[in-house]
Amino acid sequence: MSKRFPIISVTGSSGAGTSTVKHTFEQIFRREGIKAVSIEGDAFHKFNRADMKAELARRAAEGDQTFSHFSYEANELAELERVFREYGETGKGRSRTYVHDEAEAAKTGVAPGNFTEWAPFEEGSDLLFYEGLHGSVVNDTVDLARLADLKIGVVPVINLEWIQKIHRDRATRGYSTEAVTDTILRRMHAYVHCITPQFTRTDINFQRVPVVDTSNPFVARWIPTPDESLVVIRFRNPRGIDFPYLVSMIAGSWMTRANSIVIPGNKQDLAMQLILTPLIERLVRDAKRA
Ligand SMILES: Nc1ncnc2c1ncn2[C@@H]1O[C@H](COP(=O)(O)OP(=O)(O)OP(=O)(O)O)[C@@H](O)[C@H]1O
Ligand SMILES: O=C(CO)[C@H](O)[C@H](O)COP(=O)(O)O
Repeated sequence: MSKRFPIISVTGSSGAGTSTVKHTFEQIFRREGIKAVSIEGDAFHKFNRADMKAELARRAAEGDQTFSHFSYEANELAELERVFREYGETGKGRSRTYVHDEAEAAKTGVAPGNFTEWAPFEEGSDLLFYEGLHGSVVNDTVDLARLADLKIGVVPVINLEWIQKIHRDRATRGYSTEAVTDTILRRMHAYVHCITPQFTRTDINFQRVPVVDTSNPFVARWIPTPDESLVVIRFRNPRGIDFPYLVSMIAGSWMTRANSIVIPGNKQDLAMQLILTPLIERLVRDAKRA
């Protein structure tokens, strides 16, 4: 656990909604006057798009059908661990951007499918904010969970996650439904082995559950709206969480287990503010004291 320079990690599969959740964090940071440096998990992919394609082909030729962006070996997790450790100890570190599309290319001057150069973090930040696929990984070589002080999981039930991914990748990344379906299938092995184990280590999980029929996610015409969903919020350690306060402040919420609360989908932003603001405040206060 870093104290002097705390780290928050938000972990979710591709399309889970981690970028959307990042906006809520940004609002909290702005309101509380907290200076955060942000890093994206995609910055720590091992390969650019062309090299990834070649690596996939090479491994497939050798009979490995399980390799994907979700795999540990497709990412520089040792470098991510080094950045977490360095930030926790010194408040310094470095990151880069993986450029997904033309809009990002126009901003960065780097062609889609490539990385920008590594750049040092701005000095004088209060905390490090990570958003990506691997923020709570523990495996034979790295322990990222140990280095992050507040770990959040963003995990819609899987049909909804697929719908969100298909719609986002079609709308903003130019992929067809068939191409996204192939990607989902190719990533399934690593999804089970590298992504899901993290959600037993995260401190709080936000799981969006649609209340409309999503039986065939591959033909869904739109993403179920917040009004068409509930969110299950689960605390790994419920001690110190004021559930009566949350239930009274969030209209339509109720508790389903001693560590779980269910809220209407359109209250996710409010719930995050109520739950996360005091936790973030405490992290920053303890850090200033340390
Ligand atoms: N709570 C929500 N309600 C409705 N739509 C949502 C919600 N969260 C995410 N979405 C939608 O799901 C899609 C994917 O979300 P987002 O881009 O945040 O995913 P992501 O986890 O950041 O994906 P990646 O890591 O691949 O970039 C977007 O179209 C987004 O608008
Ligand atoms: O969302 C992703 C991982 O979270 C992307 O799939 C990954 O960053 C690479 O994208 P692409 O294959 O389109 O270059």
